[in-house]
Amino acid sequence: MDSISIAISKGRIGKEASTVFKKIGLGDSIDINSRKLIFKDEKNKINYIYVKPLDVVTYVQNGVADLGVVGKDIILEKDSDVYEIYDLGFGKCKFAVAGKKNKHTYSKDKLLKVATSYPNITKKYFDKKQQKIKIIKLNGSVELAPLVGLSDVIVDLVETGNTLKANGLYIIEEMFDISARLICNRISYRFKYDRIFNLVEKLKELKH
Ligand SMILES: Nc1ncnc2c1ncn2[C@@H]1O[C@H](COP(=O)(O)OP(=O)(O)OP(=O)(O)O)[C@@H](O)[C@H]1O
Ligand SMILES: O=P(O)(O)OC[C@H]1O[C@H](OP(=O)(O)OP(=O)(O)O)[C@H](O)[C@@H]1O
Repeated sequence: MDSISIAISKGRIGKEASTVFKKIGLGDSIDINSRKLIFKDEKNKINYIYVKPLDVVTYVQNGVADLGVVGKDIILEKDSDVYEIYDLGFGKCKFAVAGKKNKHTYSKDKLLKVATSYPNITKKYFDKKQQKIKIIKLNGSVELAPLVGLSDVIVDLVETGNTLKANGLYIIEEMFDISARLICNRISYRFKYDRIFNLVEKLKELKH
């Protein structure tokens, strides 16, 4: 049996991924509460590596990991050459443009200041609308930006809407839905197809 390595995003996605792998009998070695970064499952010949979301794609792209579990937001933001092979169905949220008013408050003849942690997704979205923007890249707490006058609007993930509500912000436009995905290195997909296929089958059974 080929051994495979799987990169898992730390944080929200990692927590759910660990539960899912345990449910299909392949995750006993994963302990997200430890400080370990590699979890070896000798019996099933799986090595899990536990890394930051954006780095999951890097490890898979470079073939250090055959597979990765990461949010669709990260895949879209980090234009890469990996296969997206399965929608895991957890980590559901959506991208939205939000601001202090719940209606379109911007126009094409005026530069729009947009705060976000996702500059590539934001640029692509507004380019399509032919809206000129200035991107203000932040690393978190993006909702603060319009409140203190750093930006006109934000582009960010919304799940329950609690963060927007708590800060007096409204959704202006919903952009698209996000969930966790299984990604695969292109070469691994060819050479370790059977193992990868089996894993996906097990994940599918869990969903039904
Ligand atoms: N409400 C949510 N807010 C943000 N991300 C969510 C939410 N629900 C699900 N997700 C998914 O979880 C991922 C982010 O997880 P988490 O917030 O733990 O990481 P992070 O803190 O953004 O990462 P980093 O440590 O790099 O800052 C996103 O990429 C997204 O796919
Ligand atoms: O709609 P909600 O359920 O409130 O979730 C959305 C919020 O969660 C995320 O932030 P996170 O908790 O990751 O903190 P951050 O701002 O530091 O990224 C995201 O960036 C939103 O701020």
